[in-house]
Amino acid sequence: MTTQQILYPKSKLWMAAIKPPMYSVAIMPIWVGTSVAFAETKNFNATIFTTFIAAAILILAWENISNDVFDSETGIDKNKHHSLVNLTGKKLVVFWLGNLCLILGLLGILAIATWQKDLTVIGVILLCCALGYMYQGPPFRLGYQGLGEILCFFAFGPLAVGAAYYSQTQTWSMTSLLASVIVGIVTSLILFCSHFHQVDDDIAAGKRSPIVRLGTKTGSQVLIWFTASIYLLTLILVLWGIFPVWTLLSWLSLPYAFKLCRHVQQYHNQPDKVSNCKFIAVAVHFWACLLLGVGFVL
Ligand SMILES: C/C(=C\COP(=O)(O)OP(=O)(O)O)CCC[C@H](C)CCC[C@H](C)CCCC(C)C
Ligand SMILES: O=C(O)C1=CC(=O)c2ccccc2C1=O
Repeated sequence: MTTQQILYPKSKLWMAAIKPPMYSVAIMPIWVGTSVAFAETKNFNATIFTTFIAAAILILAWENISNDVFDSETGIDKNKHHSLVNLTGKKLVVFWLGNLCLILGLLGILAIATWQKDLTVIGVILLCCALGYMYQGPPFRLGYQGLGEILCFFAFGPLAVGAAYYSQTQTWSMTSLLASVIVGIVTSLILFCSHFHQVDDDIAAGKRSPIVRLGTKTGSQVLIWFTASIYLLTLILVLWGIFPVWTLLSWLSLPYAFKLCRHVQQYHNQPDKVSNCKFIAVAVHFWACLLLGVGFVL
């Protein structure tokens, strides 16, 4: 047994590699886009919805699996015991497993486009995939320049929510676009939080993440402003009469938001303690998006 395996049981490393809670990130844009569509049209196509959710999960699996492959080439993951490449030692198998997920996911989206006799949804999702590739794949590796949060905002916000709305209605909506801004910001918060504990490895590999650029202290303050923005935006859109009042249900996620901001304020420069903050951010994302969608459906 290696020291790694004694310190971290293999089952825990595998769970950390697969990161099941992270997949709510793929589900929520589809949920919110579909909820706005239902609120506006009172129509709901369950086959399209479930196919889209399954495809989104597969596409996000591709993104994460190929992230471990591309990161193994820059050396940034050399201390990441739960990288799929480090766990299996089979980079090529991991690479093709990722590609298989992508192909299956895109086939799901293609099915939706075929049912709709309209290529818009597949076009938008291909654009999401291109952003996902540019985040981590050569020669772009834009995440290494600190641009990941911007790509993440557009991929999971306007593009994914817009595609989900379009898949139900074959048209676009300003309300859906505004809701997608909230989904985009709260998704980017997760990525932002994921950098706090990785500053040393990132600097060593030449990755200029936003936290490397800002420093952990300023990063923890920026986090507060962006977290607050999703609640203020929802309130303003309700007061303007654009969002139904029930979307204020998303404020019930505030206890997680406070927990996140307090935790990061306190431990921003202690990698061991701050490392779980991205999962608190996942909880903020899950509850805020779930309840935002519920607010549209009610
Ligand atoms: C893989 C992602 C983050 C991991 O980053 P990092 O390298 O810091 O992680 P480790 O420390 O674990 O190595 C997420 C990147 C998100 C990306 C900017 C955009 C992805 C777009 C998706 C492909 C879109 C899926 C949309 C779906 C809902 C249809
Ligand atoms: O492993 C991670 O850190 C992330 C994985 C992931 O799929 C994702 C998706 C959207 C925003 C952030 C993240 C991660 O941070």
